[in-house]
Amino acid sequence: MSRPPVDVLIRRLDPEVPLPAYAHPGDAGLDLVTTEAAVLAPGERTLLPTGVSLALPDGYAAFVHPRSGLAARCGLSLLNAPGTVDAGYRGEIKVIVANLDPRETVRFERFDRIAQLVVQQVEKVRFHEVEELPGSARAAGGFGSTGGHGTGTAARQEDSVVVESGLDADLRGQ
Ligand SMILES: O=c1ccn([C@H]2C[C@H](O)[C@@H](COP(=O)(O)OP(=O)(O)OP(=O)(O)O)O2)c(=O)[nH]1
Repeated sequence: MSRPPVDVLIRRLDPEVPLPAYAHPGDAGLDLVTTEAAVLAPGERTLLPTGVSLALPDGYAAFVHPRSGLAARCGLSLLNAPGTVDAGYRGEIKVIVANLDPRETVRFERFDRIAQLVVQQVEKVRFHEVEELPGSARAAGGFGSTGGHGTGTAARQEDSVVVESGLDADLRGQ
């Protein structure tokens, strides 16, 4: 059973801007548009206004995520992805876009969809300082400790079972 939506106060800073909306019922992100047209040369970045500000309930935050279509088609990235909109922030939501395509210019018209906003509950923590942390299987391993970007078979060889060479290649997608 789905939970009821969270009520959020929103203010239009541009009278014509469409309110952020879910494109489909099951979507996590609400589409954000730019209220300004923009032209981004390869390697260029800029801060685009969305024409809306929010008052999120305490205990929530909104995260400005990239849109995969713009990333795949145009090389568009959000430099600080995901951007964090704090519950107490009452200013205009803005989006830091960057054109990472090495050759093509990216153009936006007013009200083009540039990003998506995901609203989530966030926990507050209370730290308890200790001299030693409890052990774990990963311990301090990180930053590639399980191998490169392959399946990790080389790093975990001692754990693996012997398979026929053809099957092994299949498992590796070769
Ligand atoms: O993509 C983003 C990221 C942030 N913000 C707004 C909402 C957020 O609450 C505020 C501050 O963001 P953040 O904490 O990331 O910025 P900062 O560089 O740490 O600045 P500050 O010192 O104001 O916290 O800016 C946006 O509109 N878009």
